[in-house]
Amino acid sequence: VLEMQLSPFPVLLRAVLDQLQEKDQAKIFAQPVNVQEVPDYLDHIKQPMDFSTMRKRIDGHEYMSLDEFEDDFNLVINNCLKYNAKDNYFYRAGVRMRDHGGVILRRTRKETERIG
Ligand SMILES: CC(=O)c1c[nH]c2ccccc12
Repeated sequence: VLEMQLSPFPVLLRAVLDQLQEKDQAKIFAQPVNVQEVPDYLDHIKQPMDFSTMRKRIDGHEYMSLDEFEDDFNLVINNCLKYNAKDNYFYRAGVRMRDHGGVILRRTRKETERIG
């Protein structure tokens, strides 16, 4: 617990984000969806989110709790499941990331005090 108190919260969140990105070998969620390549994306998705944006928010100390971090993770997933058709490669990657992410985040909460 002392180790947790000494290391800043962002260190924990980067470790969680690294674990999530290990499950995204295809880098589907690594960067914002390119709206030049996908011109109708913003018609459907009002709050785009991706792992690089989440990393910037960690560095900017914008997450006050694990819940706030998880809210952005859920945005990444739910945007993907909303925009892509059910039989689509990206949709299925979203389902798998949702399931992997749930395990990672549950384990993290188990291992740490709810911070913030
Ligand atoms: C995460 C996601 O939905 C996408 C990630 N890359 C894409 C390319 C075209 C359409 C959607 C996507």
